[in-house]
Amino acid sequence: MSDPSPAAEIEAVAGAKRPLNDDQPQESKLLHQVRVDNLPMSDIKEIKQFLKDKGFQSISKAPKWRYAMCTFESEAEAQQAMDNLKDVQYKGKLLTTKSFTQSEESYRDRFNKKKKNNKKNEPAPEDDTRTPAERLAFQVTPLFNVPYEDQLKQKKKILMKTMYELKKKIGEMKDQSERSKGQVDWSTEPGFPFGEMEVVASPEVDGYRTKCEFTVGKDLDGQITVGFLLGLFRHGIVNVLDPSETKNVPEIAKKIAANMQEYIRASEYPIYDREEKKGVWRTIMTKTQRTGDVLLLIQIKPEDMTEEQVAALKQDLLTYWTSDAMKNDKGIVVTTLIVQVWDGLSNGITDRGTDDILYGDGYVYEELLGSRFRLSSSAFFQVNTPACELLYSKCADWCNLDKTKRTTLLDLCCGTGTIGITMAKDVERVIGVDIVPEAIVDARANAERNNVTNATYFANKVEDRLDVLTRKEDEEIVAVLDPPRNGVHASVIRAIRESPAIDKVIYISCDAKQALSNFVSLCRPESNRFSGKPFVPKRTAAVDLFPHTQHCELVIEFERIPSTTNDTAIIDTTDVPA
Ligand SMILES: C[S@@+](CC[C@H](N)C(=O)[O-])C[C@H]1O[C@@H](n2cnc3c(N)ncnc32)[C@H](O)[C@@H]1O
Repeated sequence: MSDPSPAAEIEAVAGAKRPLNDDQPQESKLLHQVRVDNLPMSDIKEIKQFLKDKGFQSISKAPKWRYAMCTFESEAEAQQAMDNLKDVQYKGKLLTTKSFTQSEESYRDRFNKKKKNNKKNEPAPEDDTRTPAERLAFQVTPLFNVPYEDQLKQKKKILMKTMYELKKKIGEMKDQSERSKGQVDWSTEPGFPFGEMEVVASPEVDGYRTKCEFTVGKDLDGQITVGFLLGLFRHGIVNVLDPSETKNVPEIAKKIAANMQEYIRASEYPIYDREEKKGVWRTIMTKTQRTGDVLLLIQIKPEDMTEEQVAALKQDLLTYWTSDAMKNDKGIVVTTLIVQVWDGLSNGITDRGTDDILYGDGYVYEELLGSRFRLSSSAFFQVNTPACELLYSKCADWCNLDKTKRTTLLDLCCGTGTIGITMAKDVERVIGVDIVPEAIVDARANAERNNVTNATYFANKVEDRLDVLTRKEDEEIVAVLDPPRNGVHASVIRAIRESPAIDKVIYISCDAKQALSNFVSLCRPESNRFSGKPFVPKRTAAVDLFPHTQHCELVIEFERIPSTTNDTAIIDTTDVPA
């Protein structure tokens, strides 16, 4: 049933299966938590002492909470403390307890999310009078009730603030050593070298997300539901709400979730219980492209099932999703169906699971600016196709490619190669680098599919590859850097600065705040740690790929300050393998 070829291709590049991302979580330490309910809101100090005396540890209790959360090193300690509280009352109320086990990493994720929510002035759970659907909307699409024009204004304001911050930070580090004199004058002069920020709206405002991940759980009435988790698991919330009212989810993905829900409700196998860590149905992922291609990945944990049962279940899923009734009556044409087996603790689709391609070739295809791309289930690909075209057009425009010159385009953090391939015809050569071997396999296949013969790809860290990218004598090198949300390690920026051949960097960021330290490292004056002439931000634009959310893509054109010496003479690319 499965097609082994994608995995074999990846092994040819990588040698062996490896994590998708450098920052991909490994199995982390388990935290054992107990929630104690029926406590008063006040008397925090007394309550903590009372619980401590009963054997509770690491106690969190906020004034608004009618509960306390306690964390233990071991399950046995948690159980002992719960036993100590059996039939115990506090100020006339019988206390109840509930235990949870979760990985330290998912605890941290949830904690960070909570901090973000607090910034959005979300009401405390106790004071929350919103309907469940409204709560979900605020969680997934926090700007859903803000007119779109105002959303864009808000985003621009936030991004401009980051640019001011960059100017301020660089201004504060004005180093007057001989070497760096005059390198950052722009930061203390009035005005901005990058001028007014252009804001590009998304052509589609609703239903634009091509990739969606839905959890299998129970709604507030206890009905099996495929949708989004309605709050923080850390607060004991495990309820899931269907995505029917979620603005950025496309109709086709909503229909798939509804049909999967119907299937699971009729299934003999239980859904996965996040507290008990038991059950079969976990998560589904959809990739629904503009080409009409539909990938459905269904994640299960078949720990108590026999091999025969798993095989029969896969066969049944195949029949269900590829039936004529599904195509003709329900209008859902799945082009790739994958079942992922995942026994681990972390929730969500993971590249550490085992995938079985039940139908199709394991990919979906998408068209961007006249090129066609093949995407595997784990590959990164922008989720808003028409807005992505505007983003890449802007990027190409700002690269100022001169067809009369020999230009090399460095597509740094190239993923499946989209940026370089859409610009390949305008340059002499494209060099793409990405840390994920799967992405490089896709990038090579995409280049071939689009008859691009001047692109070379490397499955490496950018910082390990740049040292061999020096330029030929009459060559111009432009770098496009499109890193993950939190930017790149400082060593990548150092490598760019130390490559005198790179005069221009187009930096694309989906989280400007997190990427700010990268911007600062590109622009700061020369020093022992950051050698190589700094860059100056020349132009900025915001392209809204994520309507109804607070995210937005920021594009900055950084230009190298002019060279005073002939420092561009380290010239040789012959050592770059083809
Ligand atoms: C936001 S995605 C961009 C992908 C691609 N440019 C696109 O638009 O489809 C970021 C990419 O950076 C890659 N990445 C992260 N850290 C890296 C590093 N140190 N060196 C090379 N690639 C890295 C990730 O694997 C991911 O494919």
